[in-house]
Amino acid sequence: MSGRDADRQAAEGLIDVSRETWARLDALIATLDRWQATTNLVAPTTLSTIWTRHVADSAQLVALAPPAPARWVDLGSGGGFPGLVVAAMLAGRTEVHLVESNGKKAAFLREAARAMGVATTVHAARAEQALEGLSAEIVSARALAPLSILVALAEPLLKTGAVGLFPKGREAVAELTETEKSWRFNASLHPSLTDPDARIVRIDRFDGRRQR
Ligand SMILES: C[S@@+](CC[C@H](N)C(=O)[O-])C[C@H]1O[C@@H](n2cnc3c(N)ncnc32)[C@H](O)[C@@H]1O
Repeated sequence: MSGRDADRQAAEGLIDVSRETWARLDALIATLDRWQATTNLVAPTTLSTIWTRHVADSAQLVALAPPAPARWVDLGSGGGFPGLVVAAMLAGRTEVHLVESNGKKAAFLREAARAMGVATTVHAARAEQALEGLSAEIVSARALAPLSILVALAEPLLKTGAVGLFPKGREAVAELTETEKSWRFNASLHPSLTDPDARIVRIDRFDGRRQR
């Protein structure tokens, strides 16, 4: 068995989804493999462990989301993590919006969504511009920026009631402490299924900026 096949099998132990969802995820990875030759969608060193490192790592967010969200917005989606994995898992139930400032990556996201057979809205724009007039139950962002910047970027959605889901590495607690100096919200930290040092920061009951 190749390293990639063994990694997919390991991911099967972490993600409990339907056969149809696996087919959509296979279409995502096949498209990513094709585009990766010309567009740097994920770090090349992570290609052999793409199923655990990126797909399963993204999929675990769905369990932390309120049930049946009508709309999910992912900021800085890059190679589709977590946005397109979420779209595969919640297909037909949740409207997924992907915000990606890099035009080539946004084109990849559109093509991958087509190949997967999922309806998504791709905003080829910076998060600072794309969120005006949008509301959502969930906002996520992975490997985009420190938490304090993510909260500022996601503010238009958080302040109208969205739950924030932000995967973080070993620096999660320090980033959360720093962010709490400027913003009021309720936060919880959740262990990652794919990395013992990582945490997922879940933000709800957002109450805006602290008075100076
Ligand atoms: C390090 S990559 C992470 C991609 C993906 N979320 C992941 O976890 O693999 C960050 C992505 O965010 C995009 N990006 C950076 N700043 C952005 C902004 N202000 N608004 C939207 N996308 C942004 C970059 O083009 C890049 O694709």
